[in-house]
Amino acid sequence: MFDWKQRFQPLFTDLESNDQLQWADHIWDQLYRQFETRPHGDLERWNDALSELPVLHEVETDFNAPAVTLTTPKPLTEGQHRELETGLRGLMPWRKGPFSFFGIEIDTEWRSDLKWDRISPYISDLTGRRVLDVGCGSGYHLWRMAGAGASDVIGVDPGLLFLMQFFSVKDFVDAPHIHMIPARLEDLPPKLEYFDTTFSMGVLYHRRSPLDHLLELRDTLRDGGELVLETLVVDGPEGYSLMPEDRYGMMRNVWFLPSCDTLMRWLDRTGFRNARVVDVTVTTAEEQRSTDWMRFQSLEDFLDPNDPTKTIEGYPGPKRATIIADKG
Ligand SMILES: Nc1ncnc2c1ncn2[C@@H]1O[C@H](C[S@+](CC[C@H]([NH3+])C(=O)[O-])CC(=O)[O-])[C@@H](O)[C@H]1O
Repeated sequence: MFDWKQRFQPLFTDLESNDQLQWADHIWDQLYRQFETRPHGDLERWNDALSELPVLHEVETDFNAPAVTLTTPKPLTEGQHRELETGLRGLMPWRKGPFSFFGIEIDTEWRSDLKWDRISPYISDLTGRRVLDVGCGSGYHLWRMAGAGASDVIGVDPGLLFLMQFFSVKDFVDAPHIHMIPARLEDLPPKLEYFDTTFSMGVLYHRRSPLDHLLELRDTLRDGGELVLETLVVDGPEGYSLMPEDRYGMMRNVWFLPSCDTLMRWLDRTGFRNARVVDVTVTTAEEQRSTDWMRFQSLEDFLDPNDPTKTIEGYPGPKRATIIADKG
């Protein structure tokens, strides 16, 4: 049985020691609802996969390499290797990574390291900072943020398979201040005003109300804190944004793709200052593709086969911008 109370105990211990008692109560209620009243149908299967993973000692980590890497001084036995592979395969599909588990390389659908390389040169030094990653997926970037020196790292994402993938790393390492909460940003207590840096990468276009998302992000930050926002954009003048008729690149739940200038205006109107576009990159199959660990369709199937600059629906192909801004 997935024992959520035991699983999240370290989070509550950490929140209590930081005097975040109201926050702890609110999150407890969310988790109770999530796991007691409507548990996900695959949860026990994923939990069984997690239980397959071998217990290993003297684990060493490298969170500054492209693949989040776990090693031991002694090579794994054949039996341990088999358990590891079975457990990790049971947590497929792996979308965000890559990871290297004791010699097993998980080549994920997304090379999330490429996004980190594009963004990390421009952000404030994370050393000693409290960091929130909204829409953290498998938690890949949480480990990179810890590697960059963040003292406290919290990720939120409603995806429960992502949570189990996060635990598959966390269970091997001593990381008392790195947590993932299976919730949406909107489900956290309002007005946290707690974090030094908040990341929102790949989430804004999933929000029907992008301005509310920006306001909620702002409320997570202390005064002067930094927002790192990464989202799909389109070419166009200030004021322009694309709302797809239905799907965009076969993705459901895509609402607004603004131009960069429109996004700057949105940030200004929602109380951010000193916003700057630090990167604009077209997404290619180098960054997003099917792999042995994610065998479903991927980017190449989502683009027009006769014109790969367009999505299969005829919209401009995916282009992502990163904007950094300060809470005003
Ligand atoms: N309201 C919400 N609150 C929190 N999470 C959400 C919400 N809505 C969606 N998500 C989550 O945001 C993530 C977006 S993926 C980016 C991953 C990573 N950041 C990356 O940049 O590689 C991009 C994509 O799949 O389009 C998913 O894991 C959702 O569950």
